[in-house]
Amino acid sequence: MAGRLHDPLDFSRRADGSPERRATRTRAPALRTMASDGRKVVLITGCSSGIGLRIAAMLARDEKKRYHVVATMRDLKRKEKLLEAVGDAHGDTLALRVLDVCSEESVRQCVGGLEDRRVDVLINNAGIGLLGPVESISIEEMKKVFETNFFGVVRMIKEVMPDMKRRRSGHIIVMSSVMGLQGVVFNDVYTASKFAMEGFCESLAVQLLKFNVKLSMIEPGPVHTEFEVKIMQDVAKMEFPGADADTVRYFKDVYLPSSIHMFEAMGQSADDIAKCTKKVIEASRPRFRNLTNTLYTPIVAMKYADETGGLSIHTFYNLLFNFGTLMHITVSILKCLTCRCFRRRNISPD
Ligand SMILES: NC(=O)C1=CN([C@@H]2O[C@H](COP(=O)(O)OP(=O)(O)OC[C@H]3O[C@@H](n4cnc5c(N)ncnc54)[C@H](OP(=O)(O)O)[C@@H]3O)[C@@H](O)[C@H]2O)C=CC1
Ligand SMILES: CC1=C(/C=C/C(C)=C/C=C/C(C)=C/C=O)C(C)(C)CCC1
Repeated sequence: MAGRLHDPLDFSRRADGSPERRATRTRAPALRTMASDGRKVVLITGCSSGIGLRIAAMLARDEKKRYHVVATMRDLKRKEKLLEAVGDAHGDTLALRVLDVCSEESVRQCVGGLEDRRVDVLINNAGIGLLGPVESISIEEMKKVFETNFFGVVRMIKEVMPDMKRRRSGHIIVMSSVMGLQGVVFNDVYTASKFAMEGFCESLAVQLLKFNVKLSMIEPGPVHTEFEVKIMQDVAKMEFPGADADTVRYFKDVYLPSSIHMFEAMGQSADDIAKCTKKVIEASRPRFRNLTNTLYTPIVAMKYADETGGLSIHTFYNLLFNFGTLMHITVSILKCLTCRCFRRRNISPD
């Protein structure tokens, strides 16, 4: 399969900044930028799996060939799934680059290696999860989540934004989460990292408007990707040091089954999120906030309906601890309340 695909090292320059590699077999044209051929350069972080992979594949396969996708990942050995998803139909629309959002050097080298450093659309997708009682999680583990989900995005924005401001054009997209808007029990640290991102971007968006640079948040609920698998693998290994027996019981016997149910009942596919993201990129006036799952609209709305915060906290408490068995009914009610026959304004995938 891989033999039929275009050469993933076939860029105008390599990730380490050295001149492009000359291959003897048929090659796709070198990556050009919007300046030379009118296509938008879209740089995406975290393309080895999940949402980033699906966005990269969808944009690279755009029928009108409107994008040059710079799909980045921290380990290029993980490129095969992406190359398979793209196929060989659009060999000149995809380039692969190494990029670790936790390394300033890696970010600098990747962006510095692009023609004119040009990025028209930056999609900050790379992220990691963390689940469990706070007592059991070390400060080091928490810092790693912030290093990736918050500082990783800040690093990317700091590298790309000055050029966008100078050009008076560009679009920055951040893969946030419903957990960037509403806290979810036992997701304290992950939620905090996404809230931090929402606050950062909400502030920055105002300044960027002055420079004609757009900023949009995508806020998915549960999505079936490796994220879910990795989190469950981490949980299986957890020994819960420092947490009391009641807390561990609430986590394992109450939260986890409810959360699994939520994933089953409300989960979207990575392709759904890619479609929503493409819509946001292509909108003439893109929205700042974009919930991808209308089932979450009432959950987020509760927060704004009661400024004391009590409504959200008590509703979540009741759903989890008092009406656990009614969770199925609750999801059905949410599905009914947010069904398309009542609601039309959303960015659902189709
Ligand atoms: N799945 C879900 O339910 C939801 C996910 N999100 C968000 O969507 C985004 C994508 O997650 P999803 O596709 O689901 O999860 P995946 O685990 O499938 O993908 C995450 C990607 O991020 C990459 N990554 C992690 N750390 C780094 C790093 N330091 N530098 C570069 N890349 C890195 C991973 O690369 P590697 O292969 O090297 O580990 C992987 O490619 C995340 O920001 C997540 O928070 C938001 C809402 C819901
Ligand atoms: C809504 C809700 C729940 C679970 C929500 C979950 C599990 C959301 C997952 C979101 C993800 C994975 C976001 C990633 O960024 C509970 C607490 C079970 C009960 C109360 C209502």
